[in-house]
Amino acid sequence: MELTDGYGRNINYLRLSVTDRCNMRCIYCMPSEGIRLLEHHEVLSYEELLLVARAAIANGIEKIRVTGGEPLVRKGIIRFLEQLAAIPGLRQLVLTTNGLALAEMAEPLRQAGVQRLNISLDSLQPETLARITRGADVNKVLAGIAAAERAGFPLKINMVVMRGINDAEILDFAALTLNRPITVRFIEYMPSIRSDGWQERVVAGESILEQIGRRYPFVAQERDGLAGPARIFRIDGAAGDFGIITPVTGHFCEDCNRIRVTASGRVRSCLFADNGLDLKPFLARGDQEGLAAALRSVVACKPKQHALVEQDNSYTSFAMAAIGG
Ligand SMILES: Nc1nc2c(ncn2[C@@H]2O[C@H](COP(=O)(O)OP(=O)(O)OP(=O)(O)O)[C@@H](O)[C@H]2O)c(=O)[nH]1
Ligand SMILES: C[S@@+](CC[C@H](N)C(=O)[O-])C[C@H]1O[C@@H](n2cnc3c(N)ncnc32)[C@H](O)[C@@H]1O
Ligand code: SF4
Ligand code: SF4
Repeated sequence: MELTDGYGRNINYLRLSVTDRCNMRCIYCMPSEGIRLLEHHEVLSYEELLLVARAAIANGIEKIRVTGGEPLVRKGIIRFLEQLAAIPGLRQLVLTTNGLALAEMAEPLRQAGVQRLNISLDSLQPETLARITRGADVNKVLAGIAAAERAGFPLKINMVVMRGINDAEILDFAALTLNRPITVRFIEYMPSIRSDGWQERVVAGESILEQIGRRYPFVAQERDGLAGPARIFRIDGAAGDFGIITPVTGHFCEDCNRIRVTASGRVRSCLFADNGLDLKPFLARGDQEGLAAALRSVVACKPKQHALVEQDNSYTSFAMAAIGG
């Protein structure tokens, strides 16, 4: 079975958030006071998350990305991932993490059946990373990345580029791909937390490409059908790739292939569009058919693109940690 939306897009990718909690408080993701955290009973249990995953897979989802908050802070995550990996029909199980817990957890994650990791790292400079994350230790993240490499994971590193904060490090990040088979993606900062003058902070993906191109020749790479929104390139002779993710200046919505389910059980048709449809009533009744119909109805209502593209200000401010990015 395939899931197709009203614009003919095939929806095969589910971003599944398992928690809204996090051991970082990145400035672009949540306000300084943190976010109102879900009560324990509001968060879907692992059994409920597995029911959602099974319904999604039975209806055409082939790739699940586990996200958060920070997915690795939820107790029992490894056992849950093992169960998720065992669902027939799931072609890709991948996870996005801030890397803080990877030094201990990389190997168990690999054993559990996670196929790839995307790790967020916005600076290689200790002071800058501490400023962006409000306190994290860059060495801990780097140790996590090293453990993930040792465990044999294909790795992507996500850097949210912000003018005047970390944009001086673009070439340093691009250079990480010269000798290591990793992919570094430069992400345009999105104003998910509404703030005046956010446009000043955005460094356009095209200007990142120009900057890298002045130093290194590179060529575009192919994109596969389950891929996320990045455009991928390789510096001539490099071991790894780099990419740009352009939610603000680009128009990748026309290739959108994903839906999201939040830790509180709301399925969202678009990152920016709405509050989503509550799956809890279906889960409470064990209503598999209702669950499947709810997922299909959300896919059918997917918007063509997000509000930012039209400079429309109609979306509501939100913490990315509450949605899963
Ligand atoms: N606007 C927008 N941004 C997205 C969307 N999907 C992912 N992003 C952003 O892209 C960045 C990277 O997301 P990841 O969690 O690494 O996932 P991905 O890029 O889909 O991953 P791959 O499976 O490796 O292609 C994050 O900043 C996300 O918030 C989307 O549908 N819309
Ligand atoms: C919400 S986080 C959840 C997973 C994990 N805690 C992490 O940071 O990788 C998922 C992704 O969203 C990105 N993100 C969060 N807020 C963003 C924003 N305002 N603009 C662009 N990317 C953002 C993060 O950099 C991260 O790559
Ligand atoms: S981006 Fe990830 S690590 Fe940073 S605060 Fe948000 S959820 Fe936590
Ligand atoms: S902003 Fe919405 S429509 Fe655009 S790629 Fe993201 S989820 Fe899809």
